[in-house]
Amino acid sequence: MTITPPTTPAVLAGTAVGALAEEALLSPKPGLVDRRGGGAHDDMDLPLLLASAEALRPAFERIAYVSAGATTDVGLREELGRVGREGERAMTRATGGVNTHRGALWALGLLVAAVAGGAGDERAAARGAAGLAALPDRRAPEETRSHGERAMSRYGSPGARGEATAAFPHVIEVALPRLRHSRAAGFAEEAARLDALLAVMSLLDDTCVLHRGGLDGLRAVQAGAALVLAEGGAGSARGREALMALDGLLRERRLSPGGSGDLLAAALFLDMVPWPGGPARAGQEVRPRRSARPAQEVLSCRR
Ligand SMILES: CC(C)(COP(=O)(O)OP(=O)(O)OC[C@H]1O[C@@H](n2cnc3c(N)ncnc32)[C@H](O)[C@@H]1O)[C@@H](O)C(=O)NCCC(=O)NCCS
Ligand SMILES: Nc1ncnc2c1ncn2[C@@H]1O[C@H](COP(=O)(O)OP(=O)(O)OP(=O)(O)O)[C@@H](O)[C@H]1O
Repeated sequence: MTITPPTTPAVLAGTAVGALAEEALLSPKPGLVDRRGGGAHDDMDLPLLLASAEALRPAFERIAYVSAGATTDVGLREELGRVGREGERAMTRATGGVNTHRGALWALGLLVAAVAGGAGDERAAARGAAGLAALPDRRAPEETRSHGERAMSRYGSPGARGEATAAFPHVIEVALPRLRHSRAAGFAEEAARLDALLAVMSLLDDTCVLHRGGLDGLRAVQAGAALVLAEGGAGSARGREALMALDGLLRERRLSPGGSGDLLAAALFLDMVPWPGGPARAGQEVRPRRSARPAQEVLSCRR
C-alpha cells in the first residue's frame, strides 16, 4: 500500500512529534508546561515533555504504517488501540510514570491514522479520525478509573473520546480558524498560537480542569481565556496583561488545561501536514511557517 505523496510514515511521525514539541515550547501558556517551567504541574517540565514527545515517535510511525491504505474497520481500530497502549507505556517509561501526553497521543494518533489512510485535507482527517474513534475496541480495558472517566460520570463531560467522535470541532472550528485569523491580522506566530490555545480554552469542557477544579475551576479557565481574547489577544498589551493574570490564577489553583494543550497540538499537526494538493511542505515538521522544501520522494508502505 502507498501513502499519498509527499507523506510517509516517517514524515507523519516527525510532523506529530514536531507538533508536540511546538506546543510544549510555546510560551507563556496559562497553567501548562512551557519554556518557563511546569505551570500548574509539579511533576513535569519542558525537557520531560520533549523527551516524552520523542518517545512517542515509534508509535506514531507504526500508527501511520498500519493505517496506510487500510479499511476503517474494527480490525484497524483494535490494532490502533494496541499500538496506542504500547505508546502510552513508552511514554511512562520515558517519564518515570508521569502522564505527559496521554490525551495528545490519542488525538494525534487518530489524526495520523486518518491522514495515512488517505484523508486529503484537515476536515477529511478529522472525519476519518472520528470514524476510527467511534469503532469498538474489544481489547480495551473495560474501566480504567481515569480522571476523564471520573469527570465524565460526575459532570457528564464527553471528554477526549467525545471530542474525537465529534470530529474534533475544537480543532477544526475553533483552533485553526483562530490561528489563521490572528496570523492574518499580522500577529507574530507565537501570539497566533497562543490565541488559538485561548480560543479552545474558552470553550472546551476539559476533563483535566474538571478533575482538579470542578465546575468552578472550569468556569474560571473559560472566562479567563475569553477575557484575554476580548482584551485583544496574546499579541496586544492589554491581552498580554490578562494572559499573565490568568497564568497566575491557574498556577495558584493548580488548574491545568491539558485537553486544550492537546487540541492545540492537533491543530498545529494539521497545519503542518504536507497535504497532497497543497504546497510541498515535507520536512517542515518543526518550523512549518519559516521554510519550504520540495516534496519527498514517494515511499512504498507495506502492511
Ligand atoms: C481516550 C483516552 C484519551 C482516554 O480517555 P480518558 O478520558 O479515560 O483518560 P484520561 O483522563 O487519562 O486522559 C484524557 C486526556 O485527554 C485530554 N482531554 C481532556 N478533556 C478533553 C477534551 N474535552 N477534549 C479533548 N481532549 C481532552 C487531556 O489531556 C486528558 O488528560 C485514551 O488515552 C485511550 O483510550 N487510549 C487507548 C488507546 C487507544 O485506543 N488509542 C488509539 C489511538 S492512538
Ligand atoms: N504543555 C502541556 N503541559 C501539561 N499538560 C499538557 C500539555 N500539553 C498537553 N497536555 C496534556 O495534559 C495531560 C496532563 O494530564 P493531567 O494533568 O490530567 O495529568 P494526570 O497525571 O493524569 O493528572 P494529575 O496531574 O491531576 O494527577 C496530558 O495527557 C497531556 O496530553
